[in-house]
Amino acid sequence: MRVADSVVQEKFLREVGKISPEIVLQRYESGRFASNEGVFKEYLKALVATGRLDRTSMDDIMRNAQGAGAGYGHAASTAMPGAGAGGWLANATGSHGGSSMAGANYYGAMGGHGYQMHAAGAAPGAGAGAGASSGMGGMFSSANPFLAAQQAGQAGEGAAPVQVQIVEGNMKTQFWRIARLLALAGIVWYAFDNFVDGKGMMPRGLSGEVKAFVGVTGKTFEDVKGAQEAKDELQEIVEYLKDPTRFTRLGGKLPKGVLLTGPPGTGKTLLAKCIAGEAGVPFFHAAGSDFEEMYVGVGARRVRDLFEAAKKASPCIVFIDEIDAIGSTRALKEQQALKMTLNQLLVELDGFRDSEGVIIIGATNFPDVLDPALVRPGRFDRNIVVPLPDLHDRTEILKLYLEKVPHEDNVKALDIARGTPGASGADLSNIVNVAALRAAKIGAETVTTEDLEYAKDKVLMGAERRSAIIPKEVREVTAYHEGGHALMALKTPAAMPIHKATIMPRGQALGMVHQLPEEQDMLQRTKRQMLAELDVCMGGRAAEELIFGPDYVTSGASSDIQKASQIARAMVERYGMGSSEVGVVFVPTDRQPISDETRQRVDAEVKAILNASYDRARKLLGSNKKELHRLAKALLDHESLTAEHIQLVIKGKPLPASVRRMTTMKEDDEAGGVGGASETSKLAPKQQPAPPVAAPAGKVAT
Ligand SMILES: Nc1ncnc2c1ncn2[C@@H]1O[C@H](COP(=O)(O)OP(=O)(O)OP(=O)(O)O)[C@@H](O)[C@H]1O
Ligand SMILES: [Zn+2]
Repeated sequence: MRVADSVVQEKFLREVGKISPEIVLQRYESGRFASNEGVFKEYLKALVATGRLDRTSMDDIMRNAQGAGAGYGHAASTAMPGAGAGGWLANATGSHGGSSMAGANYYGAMGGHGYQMHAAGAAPGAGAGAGASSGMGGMFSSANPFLAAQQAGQAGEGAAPVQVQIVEGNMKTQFWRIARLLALAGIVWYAFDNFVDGKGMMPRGLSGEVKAFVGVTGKTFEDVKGAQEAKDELQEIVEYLKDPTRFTRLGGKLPKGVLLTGPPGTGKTLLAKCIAGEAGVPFFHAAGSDFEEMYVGVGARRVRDLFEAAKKASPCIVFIDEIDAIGSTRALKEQQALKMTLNQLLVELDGFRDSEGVIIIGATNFPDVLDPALVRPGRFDRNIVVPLPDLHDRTEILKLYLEKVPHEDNVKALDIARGTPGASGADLSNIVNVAALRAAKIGAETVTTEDLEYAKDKVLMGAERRSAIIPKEVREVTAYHEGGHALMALKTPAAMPIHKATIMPRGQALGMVHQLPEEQDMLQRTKRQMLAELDVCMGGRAAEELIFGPDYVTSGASSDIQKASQIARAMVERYGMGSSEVGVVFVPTDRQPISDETRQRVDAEVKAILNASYDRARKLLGSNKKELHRLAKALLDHESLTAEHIQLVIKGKPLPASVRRMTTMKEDDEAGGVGGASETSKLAPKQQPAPPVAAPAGKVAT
């Protein structure tokens, strides 16, 4: 789930942290949720609680604190060894440590491209971070179901939804009093319990209505692009809801509860709404954290209320987002109140008859942590995975949102999609949003490809740090570093084609080289491709060493090195691509004991692969030193170079006079300082933009 509101997020994390600090770490380090000081504190607490504080470098913690483009960055950087092809190599400072691992499952399978970025040793400026986190957390928060629904309502899609509080009857009032008493007892008990645990106590209001969002959603499967398998599976439920008794009479058998699982922003909530919309039934929306109450009995009561209301409205859908908040094994072990809540949910689930017409849909990003009782047959026994969109689906999603804004005819959704592997539906809709805003801001009437490119980088990488002052020497090293990556990518046959290179600082990165897969997301990679990837990784450091000497290499290569190590390790441990010494084996990593001897052999093998790759990079760059100089100089002059321009540059040919920097259209508030602010002022509608810009050298640091 994505919570736009950082206060809500903070509250949620605080509660989760008491029972499952791992989840706090995962969520926080995914970088995808709103953040504030309180949230950061919860993160620190979770680090302490899990004992990870000792194993996490201060750099990482501080970087996380800034929320810099890390979410996307890291997840994808671990995609490499995981399975897929690419991702953004977010070379922020230091190592990504354990944090990367959290996202790896989801992102790992995505094929894609790579961004190689080169980052500062001690990345300055928290400003960039803030931009980044708002970009992902949901500046435009299409992910917030309430907001999304409201927007839909405004747009006239279906009846405007209402937010109701379930009102209690007389009998209930009686009961409520008892509940309060019980709750009071609960406070005392908890105060004591928490005191003993030394965890501190979080007082909370006692008002116990569950805020269920109820409404007719008016959404149909047409509103969800991709996720075809999920839609196919859910179709059956639509049939059922249209006429439950008929469905059961005809012998149809349905799951009572359906779990939608998958990374944040992939459209789980949207899908649930679509089922309701397709079947024309009411939609009850609650979040797991709504039930998560420390006071005994309150959460359980909310569950009961919710289901009572649902039964009255049947046929209908009850959607419980982030169900892990009440259903995780660990949570249950440690929190008695939660257990009651979950038990109540189980009772409700068990209590339904097939013909009753209530379908319960739970959504979670962490299916693995759910209590087995919850996923037993007859309960949430159907698991439907909603994956990140592949190239085709990303294209469709972009088209869907592009249709809603006026755009140039030559805008190609496919091209944007190719540059966004690993992006969720929510990210993509956000990209279109940001692009539209940008176009509006400069007074253009249509959205251009350039707007979208800009938005893509902004949403996925964090805001440009145009105002950051990057010292000349740093820019220079960065130019050679990125030049090294780029040259390696060009000269290594199996490497992914290069898309662009830039030394425009963005997020924590001082620069990056962006590669694209040729045709589609790669589903598998050959050893040759992996070696090529290693070599491209090594290109950054190798270039630094070659030009500035071994004593002047920088910390900016840290995450290149980390990524390379991960690839090499995966090759040896998982893909059987090491030498015959280790052989074709799968080396278990998860706490299973392996012999010291095997360990040593694996380590030696990994090292050998890395050293060989570094040597290749050094050699190749050494014999192309002239090209490297040209490339670095051009980067210093123009900041960003397209693949085409890079080709010209390394051949020593002049760039077209009209070369403009891809990512650097001036914006009023970002323009800052020195001359040349007269660049593209206004886009002529219906015409591919941009008056030529002569980008004078070294004008970045304003
Ligand atoms: N497949 C898709 N097609 C069209 N739009 C999508 C798709 N996936 C996501 N979106 C857009 O992203 C928004 C957020 O998606 P949604 O809230 O449904 O994701 P979610 O999987 O429930 O996320 P979370 O796990 O964070 O709750 C949607 O409202 C929609 O605008
Ligand atoms: Zn690098």
